[in-house]
Amino acid sequence: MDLMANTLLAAGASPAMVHATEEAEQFIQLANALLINVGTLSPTWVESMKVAAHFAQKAGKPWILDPVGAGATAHRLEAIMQLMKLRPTLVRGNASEIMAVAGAAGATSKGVDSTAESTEALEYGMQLARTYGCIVAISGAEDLVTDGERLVRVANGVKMLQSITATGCAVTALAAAFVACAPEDPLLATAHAFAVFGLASEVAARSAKGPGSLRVGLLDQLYGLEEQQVLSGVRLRD
Ligand SMILES: Nc1ncnc2c1ncn2[C@@H]1O[C@H](COP(=O)(O)OP(=O)(O)OP(=O)(O)O)[C@@H](O)[C@H]1O
Ligand SMILES: Cc1ncsc1CCO
Ligand SMILES: [Mg+2]
Repeated sequence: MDLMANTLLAAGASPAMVHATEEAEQFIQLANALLINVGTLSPTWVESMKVAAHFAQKAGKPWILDPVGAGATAHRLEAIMQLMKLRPTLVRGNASEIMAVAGAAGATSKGVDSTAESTEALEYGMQLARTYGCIVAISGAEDLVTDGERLVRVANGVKMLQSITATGCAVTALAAAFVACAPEDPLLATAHAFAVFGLASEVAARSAKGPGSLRVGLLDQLYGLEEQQVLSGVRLRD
């Protein structure tokens, strides 16, 4: 939650972390997007997630799902599939998570970490996007963003991001902010969020000594990225 909120603030967005069911409806009115991250599930939180997704839908606001650890346990997958029924605008996970949500037989994971490459999950991700009419984003060495027909590949990023917890959660949060700014094209908004996040990590990695300083540098770079750096540094392809 710390990294997600600070990623959003560094990028100029305005996060609020809300768990109480009682607050869901009013917060949705204030927000331009809702992000639901199932990282630390508990029965009461699952209930408030469903209520919040329902209100976002009712208010016509984009809502984004991060299916953390889908497939690690049956309970987690069940909660995630119930949320999927409430039609998220975007689902972002690592390859193992997307394969589990898509119902891939024998999908494996290492808890909340992936045991597969994003490209291995591509067909599952495209099918998932078609089934639920949503955007699906699969993070990895190459990030893949699809609506089931179109596909955008993002090459920005550094491998050491895998050694900082919640960088996947943080890039989903950034995608939620980008989708809030461009709700008419959530696919391109998401792809650009990945590119900007990855680019910031590349610049930060040049002077990082390890994951600790990379984490700090990533926030600094997200805060300070210049337009020209973004225009020349993003690596997106169809
Ligand atoms: N091998 C890699 N090379 C470059 N960038 C990578 C690589 N693997 C992941 N990334 C980047 O790291 C970030 C986190 O992606 P990852 O797939 O590790 O998410 P995750 O497993 O959901 O993370 P977490 O659960 O810690 O939030 C993304 O921005 C992704 O583009
Ligand atoms: C480590 C961890 N455990 C639950 S959520 C989370 C953050 C990365 O997904
Ligand atoms: Mg990870």
